[in-house]
Amino acid sequence: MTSTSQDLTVDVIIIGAGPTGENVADRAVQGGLTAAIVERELVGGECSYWACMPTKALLRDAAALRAARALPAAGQAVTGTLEAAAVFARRDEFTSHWKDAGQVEWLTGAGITLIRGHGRITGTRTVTVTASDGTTTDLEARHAVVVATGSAALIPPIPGLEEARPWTNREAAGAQSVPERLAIIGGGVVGAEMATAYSALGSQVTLISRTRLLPSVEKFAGEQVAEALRTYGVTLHLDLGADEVRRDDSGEVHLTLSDGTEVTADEVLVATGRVPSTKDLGLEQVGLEPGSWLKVDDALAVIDDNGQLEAGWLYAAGDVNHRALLTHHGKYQARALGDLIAAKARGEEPDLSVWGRHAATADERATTQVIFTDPEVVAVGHSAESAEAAGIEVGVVDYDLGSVAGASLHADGYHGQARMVIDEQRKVLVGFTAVGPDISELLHAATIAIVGEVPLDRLWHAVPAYPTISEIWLRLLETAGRDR
Ligand SMILES: Cc1cc2nc3c(=O)[nH]c(=O)nc-3n(C[C@H](O)[C@H](O)[C@H](O)COP(=O)(O)OP(=O)(O)OC[C@H]3O[C@@H](n4cnc5c(N)ncnc54)[C@H](O)[C@@H]3O)c2cc1C
Ligand SMILES: NC(=O)c1ccc[n+]([C@@H]2O[C@H](COP(=O)([O-])OP(=O)(O)OC[C@H]3O[C@@H](n4cnc5c(N)ncnc54)[C@H](O)[C@@H]3O)[C@@H](O)[C@H]2O)c1
Repeated sequence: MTSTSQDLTVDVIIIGAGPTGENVADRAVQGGLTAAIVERELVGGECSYWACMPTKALLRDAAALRAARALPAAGQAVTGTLEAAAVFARRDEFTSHWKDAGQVEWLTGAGITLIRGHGRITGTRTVTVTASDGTTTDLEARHAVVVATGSAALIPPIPGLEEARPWTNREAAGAQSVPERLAIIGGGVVGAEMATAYSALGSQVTLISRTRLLPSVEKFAGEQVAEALRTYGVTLHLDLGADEVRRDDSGEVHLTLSDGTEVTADEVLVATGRVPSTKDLGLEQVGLEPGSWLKVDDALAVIDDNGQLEAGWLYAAGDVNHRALLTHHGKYQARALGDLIAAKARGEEPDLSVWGRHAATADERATTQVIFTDPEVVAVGHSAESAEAAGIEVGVVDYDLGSVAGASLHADGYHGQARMVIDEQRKVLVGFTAVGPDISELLHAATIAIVGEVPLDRLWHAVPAYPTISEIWLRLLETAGRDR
């Protein structure tokens, strides 16, 4: 194939048009710079087509049905089961049928140049993009190159697994039929959410995890989700690995677990974490190891063990820097970084102070997450364990969410728990975790309390309306005691 080459010089080159890359480009352009974004698949990235959006669409109908069934009269009015085809059809709308015309239109409207193809760093501030027809475009940046190439599913080296053609998040998010039996390896967020979705869609789900369920959040939250999954008929094998996987000629998948248990399924989903999309990115050109997560400093400039690389023209944001593998944190970093690059281009000193305009302080102090299981889990900032590990003088306050008036009105038999983690020296909240049905919107109040470093005695004046689930705040404060 002949390859032709074109040249383009812009202020900023962004490799990867996921949610992070799109936002870096947008902020840089809003700051008066020119930007080119490079994308080898679909503009919108993993989140739009194979992660956040389709998986939440798969979960939403089941959540609405469960909410209705938790009330006697509404429950009686709801008959029948979920029609998988209708759930998939709504999911397909949310992925725009895996077409990115809408997002490309947004990019164009925002004044960002899109170059389709695979981007590779070739030298200082230079990137070459190879399109699917072999055509190449050589790009040069006046100010910065941003790597926002995200991550992909990690396939652990379990004998037979790769040959068994496992599902990754892509097949789970994009499925057009429901496997009768689904085995899931991994009990993190993807595993727990997909066990929730597919069991509601009618699969017989078996989940295997080396750790407890949801090891990244407070233990009580994972335990309540595990208990609920069992009531939905999901079989959990926790603290166990899969030693071997085999797909036989009939298409059945057989898993041998480390305690000798045999599991048979029609599909096996691997949900054991992520690897950075940095393998074929030209990292060796700047002295970095291909395939590695990109370490960054406070300005999100790529660093190696000796410090910043070549005067800080290379930056990394989103999943690829491994700070917080979440869309909203990638976008948060992107806003800070786009503004920082524009400020530096104007000759201004970036504000990297704690909570400063160009600092991504929340990545360290207030990472937020909603896990869309049933019950849902919300978490921000520290768990009791991580606060202790960070050397904070920790106070832990727990309250039963089911005894809040708003929660008992919301659903019969409402079950849940909330925990606040207090810095006893500063008398402020440093962490909040809750588990319970329909609590995702509870998270932001906690986030504001943590980011605003609102003193506990001032929080008493934030009066939650009666009778809402938010009254959990009052109960937690009462349990903590006003003279604490
Ligand atoms: C199943 C699942 C569900 C999730 N649900 C949620 C959720 O509900 N909420 C949440 O906050 N997070 C969720 N996440 C995490 C979220 O998907 C990621 O944090 C987010 O997609 C990261 O965005 P990003 O822009 O950094 O990377 P990505 O979305 O991965 O985008 C990177 C882009 O770069 C492109 N690219 C890579 N290499 C190159 C190259 N060399 N040249 C050109 N282009 C390249 C890719 O094609 C891709 O489009 C979920 C993840 C999974 C797996
Ligand atoms: N709602 C959300 O915000 C959301 C939803 C999905 C994913 N995500 C993000 O995507 C990222 C990836 O999620 P994930 O669930 O793939 O990874 P994870 O790191 O959260 O969990 C991986 C799980 O797999 C287990 N595991 C690893 N190797 C194993 C093995 N060989 N055998 C058995 N178990 C094994 C681990 O013990 C852990 O429980 C996370 O960082 C998460 O934040 C977020």
